[in-house]
Amino acid sequence: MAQDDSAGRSFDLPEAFLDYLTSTPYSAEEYHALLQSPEERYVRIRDPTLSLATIAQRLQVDVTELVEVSWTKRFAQRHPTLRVFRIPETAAVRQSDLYDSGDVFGVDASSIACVGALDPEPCDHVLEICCAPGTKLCCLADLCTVTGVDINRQRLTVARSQVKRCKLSNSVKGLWLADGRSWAGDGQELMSEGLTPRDRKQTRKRPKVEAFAPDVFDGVLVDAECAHDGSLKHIRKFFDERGKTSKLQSLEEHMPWLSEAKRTELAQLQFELLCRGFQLLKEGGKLIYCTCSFSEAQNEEVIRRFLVNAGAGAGDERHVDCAGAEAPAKPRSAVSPGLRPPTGHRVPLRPAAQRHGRPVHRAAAERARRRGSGGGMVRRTDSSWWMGRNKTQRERLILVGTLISRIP
Ligand SMILES: C[S@@+](CC[C@H](N)C(=O)[O-])C[C@H]1O[C@@H](n2cnc3c(N)ncnc32)[C@H](O)[C@@H]1O
Repeated sequence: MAQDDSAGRSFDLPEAFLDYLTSTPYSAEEYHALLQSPEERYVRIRDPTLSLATIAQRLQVDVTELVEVSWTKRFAQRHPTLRVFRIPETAAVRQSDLYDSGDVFGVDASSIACVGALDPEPCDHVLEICCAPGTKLCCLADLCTVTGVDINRQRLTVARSQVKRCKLSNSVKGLWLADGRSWAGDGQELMSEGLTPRDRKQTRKRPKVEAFAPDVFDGVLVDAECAHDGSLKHIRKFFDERGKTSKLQSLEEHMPWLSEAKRTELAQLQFELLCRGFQLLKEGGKLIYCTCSFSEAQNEEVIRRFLVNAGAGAGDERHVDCAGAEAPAKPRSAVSPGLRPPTGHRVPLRPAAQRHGRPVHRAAAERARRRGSGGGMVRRTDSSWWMGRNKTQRERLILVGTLISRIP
C-alpha cells in the first residue's frame, strides 16, 4: 500500500494560514487532521486495453496494490480513457515505458470528476480557461477537441509538453498565453511555436482558432486560480520533516491569497474568469467551474454572484437572467459522499424588464420577450457539487464543481 509519510506528522500551521482557514469549512484541528491523513497517489491510465496485470508489471507494483478509484468508475464507463487508479508511493511511474508513451498520467483523482461531469461528445470543441499545466486539458483532448488558455507561460509550456508526450497535438487546437478574463482568440499561441516544417504542414490541416465572437464553444471548463488549500499535497510541501514552517515565507509567497484583501481580489478574478467562460459558451453548452479550494467564497459565492449578476452589464445582450437563483443548497457541514447526479433543477426566471430590479435596455427586453425566456438563461443542473468523498474517506474532497448549462 501507499507509504504513509504524512500520518502522525505534525504541521505547525502559521498564523496567516490559520486566519485563512476561518474562510473555509475547516477548523484548524480538522485541517490539521486532513494534512496528517495518508498521502495518496493516483494515475490515469489512458489505454483502456491495458489489463491490471500489465499495468502493475509496468509500474513495478503488485497487482493488489493497484486500486481503481471507485467513484471515478462511472466516468470511465462512459469514457474509457478516464480510468484512475490509486498506486503506492513506490510505483515506478516515470521509469515506466507507459510514461514515455503517454499512457500513464499522474492526476488528482478529483480532476477526472470535472472532465467526466463536463462529459463532452467527440465532436465537441471545449475551452479550458486556466488550463496549465495541462492535466485536465489532456483528459479532455482524449475525448474531443480542446483549446486552452492560461496566463502563465512556464506552466503553459509544461502543458504543451504533456500534450506532445500524449500525442494529442491534433486534438488541441491551441494553447493561448492570455488573460482568461478577456481572451477572444488573441494572445500568443504556443502549440504552433517551434514546430518543424513537417509539423507545421500538419498544423495547417487543423483549423485555426478564428478571431471569434462569443458563443463558440460546446463546453467550457473554468479551472479557476484559487488558494489551493484543497490540494493537501501542495500544502504539505511547505513543512519540513518536523512539521515546522521553516518555509513560511515561501508558503506565503506561494499562497498570495492568504490575506483578506487578497482573498477579495481572488474572488473577483474567479468571478471574471467564470463570466468570460460563460460568454464563450454556445447555447446548449455546458460549463464546469471548479477550484481546489475548500473556501465557500471561492466556490459557492462566486457561482451565486455569477448567477445573480453575470452578463447584466449595460449593453450586454447575453444576459444570465436568473435573479431568482437559489443559493447553493448544500450546507457545508453536509459534504456529499460522492457525486450526486444532476437534478435538472431550473432556475426560476423573472421577466427581463425587472431583472435584478434594474431597468434593462428596451431592445434587449423585447428580444427576450419574443424568445419568451427572459433572455439567455442558465439552467443549473446541480446547484453545487462537492466532488469527491467526504473528509473521513480516503478519496476525499479536493475539487468543488458546479455545472451550468446554457439553454436556448
Ligand atoms: C488550478 S491551476 C489550473 C490547473 C489545470 N487546469 C490542470 O488541470 O492542470 C490554475 C491556473 O490558472 C492560471 N491563471 C491565473 N490567473 C489567470 C488568468 N487571469 N487567466 C488565465 N489563467 C490564469 C494559473 O497560471 C494556473 O495555471
